[in-house]
Amino acid sequence: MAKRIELIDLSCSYRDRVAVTDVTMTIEPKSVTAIIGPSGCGKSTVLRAINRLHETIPGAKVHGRVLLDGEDIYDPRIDVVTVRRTVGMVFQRPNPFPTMSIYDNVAAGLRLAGVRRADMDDLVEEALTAAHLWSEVKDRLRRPAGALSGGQQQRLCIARAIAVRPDVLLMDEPCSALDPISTLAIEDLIRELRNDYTVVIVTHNMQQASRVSDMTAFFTVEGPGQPGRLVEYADTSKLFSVPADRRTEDYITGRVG
Ligand SMILES: Nc1ncnc2c1ncn2[C@@H]1O[C@H](COP(=O)(O)OP(=O)(O)OP(=O)(O)O)[C@@H](O)[C@H]1O
Repeated sequence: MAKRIELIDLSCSYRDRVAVTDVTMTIEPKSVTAIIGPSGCGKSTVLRAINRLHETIPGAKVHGRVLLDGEDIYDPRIDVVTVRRTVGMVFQRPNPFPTMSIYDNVAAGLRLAGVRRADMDDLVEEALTAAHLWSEVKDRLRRPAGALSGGQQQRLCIARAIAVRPDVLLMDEPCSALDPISTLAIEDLIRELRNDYTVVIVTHNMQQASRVSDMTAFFTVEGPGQPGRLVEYADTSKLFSVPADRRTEDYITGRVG
């Protein structure tokens, strides 16, 4: 299930402007990797290059390579729909289909993936259970998803993403719209997801990075118009206690950023 991600000399641009460049890093399967850094350093852009979402923006380009277990997801022979099924994504704002039922939000992706009707109930329950939501919604599966709280909606989005059994789960600031209790619930869940997936999370919250991740990548941007760059990529405990680069230290101690 979980796959190794290799980013090799990755650069991403929007029209004429290079947003982030020279990114080379290997993300091991069954681990959680946090991407941190000041606003505009390219965190979300890098994340969106890992499931080929970046290229959906007109004029946006990717250079370099992104390998999943050695296979280049930008190889012209690769089907982009398969890439996006293999690499699931959870966004900053919970985005369930609000008028669709809780059940159908999870089932929709499974139907597209060709799952048989007879297996559907079990798979929906399995995904909602894995997302720590089943006990709260099992008696109201036919109610609209829009009636759930923000934290529940985000767990529903995680259930929807994992229902189709991706190999990689990308999360772009998944807790930034949530209250502290919902945030802790999602953090617990992220730690558990590492047992089955390769998880990459963008976060502005350094405590969150240190609570949930095994590895942390610190990106920065030198100034306006400059591309973002990867400065340091290390064990989370090491990066936050003995950073190798002065820029990492300045950022994590709050001197800049
Ligand atoms: N759709 C877009 N069109 C043009 N430029 C963009 C677009 N999205 C992002 N950028 C630019 O690319 C650079 C990197 O943006 P990105 O959103 O990846 O940074 P980030 O580190 O995730 O920032 P934040 O922490 O504020 O979300 C920024 O200079 C941003 O202005």
